[in-house]
Amino acid sequence: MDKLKIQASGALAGEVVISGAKNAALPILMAGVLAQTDFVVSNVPNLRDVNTSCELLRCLGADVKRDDSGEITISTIHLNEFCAPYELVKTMRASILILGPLLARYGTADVSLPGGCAIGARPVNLHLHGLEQMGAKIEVKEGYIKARVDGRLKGAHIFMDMISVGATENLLMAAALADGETVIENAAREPEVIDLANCLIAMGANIRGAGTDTIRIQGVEQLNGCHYRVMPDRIETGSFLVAAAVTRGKIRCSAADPSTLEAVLAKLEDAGAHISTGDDWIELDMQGKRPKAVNIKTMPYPGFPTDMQAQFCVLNALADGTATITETIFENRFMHVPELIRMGATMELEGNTCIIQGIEKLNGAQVMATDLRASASLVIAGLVADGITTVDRIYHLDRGYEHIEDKFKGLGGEVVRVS
Ligand SMILES: CC(=O)N[C@H]1[C@@H](OP(=O)(O)OP(=O)(O)OC[C@H]2O[C@@H](n3ccc(=O)[nH]c3=O)[C@H](O)[C@@H]2O)O[C@H](CO)[C@@H](O)[C@@H]1O
Ligand SMILES: C=C(OP(=O)(O)O)C(=O)O
Repeated sequence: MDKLKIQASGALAGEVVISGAKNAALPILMAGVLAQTDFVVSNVPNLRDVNTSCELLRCLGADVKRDDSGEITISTIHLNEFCAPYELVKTMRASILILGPLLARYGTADVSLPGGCAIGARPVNLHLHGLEQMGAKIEVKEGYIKARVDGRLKGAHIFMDMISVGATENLLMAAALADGETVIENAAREPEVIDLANCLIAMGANIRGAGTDTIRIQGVEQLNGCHYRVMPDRIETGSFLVAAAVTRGKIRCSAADPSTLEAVLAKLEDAGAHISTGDDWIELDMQGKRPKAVNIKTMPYPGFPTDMQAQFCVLNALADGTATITETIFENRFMHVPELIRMGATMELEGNTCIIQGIEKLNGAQVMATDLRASASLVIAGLVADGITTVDRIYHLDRGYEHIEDKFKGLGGEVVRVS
């Protein structure tokens, strides 16, 4: 099993090109099921989750072609299977996003129930309830969600009990082909929801309000393929910016979108970083200084993203001062904390809050990646730890970071993959 070996690397410097967003690419690939003609998606990152999505589409009978430039072409002409099997769903929870598109276009979908995962139970009740409101008959049997509808789904007025990115996306895709108007209230406002909506609009959907908490979808009878470019990955961007901040460096993230990172950039500025931005780039300069501690509370967008929480734990572990980090989205998203403590960090958990007393240096250690962003935080910690840090189980990282070791190397980070 591959591992990453990381050595203290000094201040990161240089430019890193940001990849397309995993969390936008996955729903957009699933939306391919809705298109009657060829659908071309570009700026798709080369990630394990993208491979899994392509495999899932192929196992439904879709033709999926992928080239080296990050372009994927999907044709549904031969799509004739409607089951997302456990073997694929268990490796990628986002597989649940095939449910809405399959049901809306073909009236039938069997999708393995995703299990809980390391960061929380992550139920899918909101996805199912919304589809039922649109007329679907759903039963959960033998570990599978079996959803059926006679004819088209019907537009519905859906109020979401909780803000859910995935449920908003699933319902948005289903509603795009439904009969009549669907209103999704208390919808997620994440940039990835907007990217999916823009893609659906380019396919011929009639959607208003994406990016606000009320989305209105007037269903259409048919959607066609289009050429769509996936937005930049805001979490990858944020992860490199934090790495630069803790190493007291200066980097530029290009092919990025600063407008999607306001909460993160504000916290980095509070930590003492000088930030400058252009349309598609962000520069961070610590001017050689140690970051200052910053308090964080994770919230749905436009609040501070849970997917950046682990990275800010490392920033605070090395900062001047004491900070608290409160996680409000997932009930078990602090598994990096015991690993960081093994590297010498002074941090303590009280319920959903982590209290962190910053110190000057961490010590390299053998640590274990437990989930995607926890893994990223351990790599960042390794860059400022004395000695060697070995991060095990990096298949988590490969789910969400493209060529991570090469990108760090390009910034002067000593990160090496060993088999
Ligand atoms: C592929 C993808 O885009 N993943 C992102 C997506 O995950 P995902 O879409 O799974 O996250 P949700 O926004 O749905 O989850 C938010 C909260 O709602 C709960 N919930 C969700 C659905 C449901 O039916 N019932 C329910 O109770 C979840 O357990 C969680 O506590 O948004 C999360 C929150 O920003 C991010 O951390 C993930 O990186
Ligand atoms: C939690 C994440 O992803 P997923 O929803 O795919 O598990 C993430 O991207 O940090």
